[in-house]
Amino acid sequence: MTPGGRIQAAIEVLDDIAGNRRPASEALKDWGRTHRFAGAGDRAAIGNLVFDALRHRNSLAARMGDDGARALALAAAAGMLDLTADALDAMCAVPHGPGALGEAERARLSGTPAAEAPWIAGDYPDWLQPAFERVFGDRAAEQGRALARRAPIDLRVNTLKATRDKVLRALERFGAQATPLSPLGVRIAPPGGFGRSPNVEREPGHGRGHYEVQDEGSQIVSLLAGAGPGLQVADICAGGGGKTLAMAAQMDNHGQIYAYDANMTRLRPIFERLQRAGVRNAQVLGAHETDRLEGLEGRMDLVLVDAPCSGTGAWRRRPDAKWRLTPRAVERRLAEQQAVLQEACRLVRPGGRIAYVTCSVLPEENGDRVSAFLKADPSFRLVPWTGLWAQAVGGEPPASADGSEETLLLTPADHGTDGFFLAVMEKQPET
Ligand SMILES: C[S@@+](CC[C@H](N)C(=O)[O-])C[C@H]1O[C@@H](n2cnc3c(N)ncnc32)[C@H](O)[C@@H]1O
Repeated sequence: MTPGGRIQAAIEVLDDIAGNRRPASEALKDWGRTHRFAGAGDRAAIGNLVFDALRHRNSLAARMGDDGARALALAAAAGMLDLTADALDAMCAVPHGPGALGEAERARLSGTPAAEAPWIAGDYPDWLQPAFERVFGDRAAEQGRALARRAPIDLRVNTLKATRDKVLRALERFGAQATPLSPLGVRIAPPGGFGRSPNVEREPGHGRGHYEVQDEGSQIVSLLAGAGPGLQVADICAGGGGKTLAMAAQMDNHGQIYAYDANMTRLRPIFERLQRAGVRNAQVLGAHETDRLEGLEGRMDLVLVDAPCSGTGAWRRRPDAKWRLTPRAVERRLAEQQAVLQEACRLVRPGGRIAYVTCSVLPEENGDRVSAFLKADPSFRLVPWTGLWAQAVGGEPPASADGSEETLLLTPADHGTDGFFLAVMEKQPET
């Protein structure tokens, strides 16, 4: 396909996403199915254009004075390929392309964008401005802009089977580098322009269980949660098992880790992943096995609550999700967070800990939730994250993005990770 043909395809996919309110990945898959002539390179390029248009929807629409699919795709292409209006026009005025630029489009693309409100410059929904301002103050636009960038591929080295050096060597041809914060992380930078990311899950090292795809932020909160050999650990929102696997590796197959999730479908991939990783101390509890969960009451040294949340911290990876998020959906997540924290409270032993994690940057789901929990149950106290960092990660801890010394907020702007929040709370021993 010509570059112009790719831009036209991106316009069609963006129309489908907006018109039918569907996830971008589904719309892209359908487009691929009905356009068999497009090769893997074309599909990747169209995906990049669509995702970049969605990442920067507010600022691109403001620049073009139009939030339609054509305006977004043209502005995204100009930005991503660093094109002048003339060069973009030449690219578009081809058979199967979107057609020559109009006068207004040329003028918009050539002009300097006006000063913008933080939610436009930062490309986040305007209704989230109060939350962004509360947590980030006058850095809201900067934090939003970083959440709108393309994300790298981060891998966590599975210390049960490999070392970081070994994984770095195996993935050298992809430009793999050690991550700056996690001692277990390997990073492959995102591609520029129409480029394609390598499929690291097709590599032999992945098949052998040497590494798993996991954002560096997720690795760090898993480390700080404090799982270790000999402990009794429950991961009660285990999902596909990303953090279960990370904690199991820290436990070095000593002690017991129980992985539970209310949704069996989400839990499904965990069996194969545990096996590949060489984990032998995990028990998976399905939603129908709440009796087994009850059997753990008051016995756990550590309960990880990787809570259902708005996912605002993961917008780099799912840029369409930010425009689908609604205040009602956030409200629902808040209720779920409360329910799951209460469950954790039942399982933890006196002297044990709850590690509460979200991939959200919204204070309602993070600090507010923790404050409400601590107020309702004064038998818990916060364990400051800076001390945990010294034990589990080592080196000088960075500052939390919200300035807190007690709970940690990681963000792409400040830490180069996805947005993650962690609060560790200890239940006072009985006297
Ligand atoms: C953020 S995801 C977990 C991701 C996973 N821990 C990982 O690292 O790959 C949150 C999970 O919580 C689960 N969940 C929601 N409400 C729950 C509840 N009341 N009890 C247990 N799991 C729940 C959801 O099914 C979802 O899989």
